[in-house]
Amino acid sequence: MTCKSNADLQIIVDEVRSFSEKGAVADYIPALAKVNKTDLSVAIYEKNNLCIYAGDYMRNFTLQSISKVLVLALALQDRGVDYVFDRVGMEPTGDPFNSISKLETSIPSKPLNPMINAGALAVTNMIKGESENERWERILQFVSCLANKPNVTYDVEVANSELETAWLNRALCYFMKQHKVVEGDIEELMITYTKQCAIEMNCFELARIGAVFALNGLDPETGERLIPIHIARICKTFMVTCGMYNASGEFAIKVGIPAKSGVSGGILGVVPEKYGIGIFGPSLDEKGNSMAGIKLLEILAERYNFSIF
Ligand SMILES: NC(=O)CC[C@H](N)C(=O)O
Repeated sequence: MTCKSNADLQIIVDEVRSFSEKGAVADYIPALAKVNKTDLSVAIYEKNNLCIYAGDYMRNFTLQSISKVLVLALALQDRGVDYVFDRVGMEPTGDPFNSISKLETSIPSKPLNPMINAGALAVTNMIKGESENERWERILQFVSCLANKPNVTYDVEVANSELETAWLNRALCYFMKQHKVVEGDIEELMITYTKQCAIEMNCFELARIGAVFALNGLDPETGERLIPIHIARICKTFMVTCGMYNASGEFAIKVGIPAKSGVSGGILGVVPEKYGIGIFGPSLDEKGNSMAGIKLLEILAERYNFSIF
């Protein structure tokens, strides 16, 4: 059981909000900096739209790196497991999410995993479609299905802001093109990637996506299969080993659930067989994870025994 009411959950949110003050909002994508640092909202989705909320849970935010796990699920369906993992590894890294260093030293020369920027860019490059627009529409449609939000949109200002400043991500792409990990036009890939990172939704919709993973790929309302079971399992495993960047080990000990964070301050959490969790708290720690969001999950995990270990 989790908190029985919104009021229970709100008490915990109020308890951890002060942790936001110690962190900082991401500003390397200039448009991301336009948020209130102490915002904090959460939704816990059980099934059949049974959900409890706290904070400003209707507020939209962009998925950023959370999109990596969703696009991975689509790429694995498009290309199959062997194709994807011929080009992207399965190992966690102690390096920051945007690090370039291991690309040169890894043998074979491929990104260590799909949750760091290099790996995610390579995965976005695998999405099937005849044009940038067709690939993008397929990503949007897939995310719409998971969130049960017919018209998922993206924040154009955030996407453009990243597109105008993402020199390091471009460098990762060109390096990978040299090593045949990615193919095609790099600017087109950057457009799709920055749009996917700028997909926007609120905590409730994110929590619903978490519930799909919690149910091993089944729609929590209709029971329809949205993600093949073996792919849902691969995604959850990456969330455990790499989902919180180079803080994944500590998070596994302190919280112990599959989760994926983004520099917008979002966290997607999955309590297997039980709940999906969506959190938004834009003040980040030095590794790029939501400070108050992590604290909130630590408290919930302890109180309600979330850990899978
Ligand atoms: N950690 C993140 O959320 C990073 C996503 C961001 N769009 C980037 O590529 O830098």
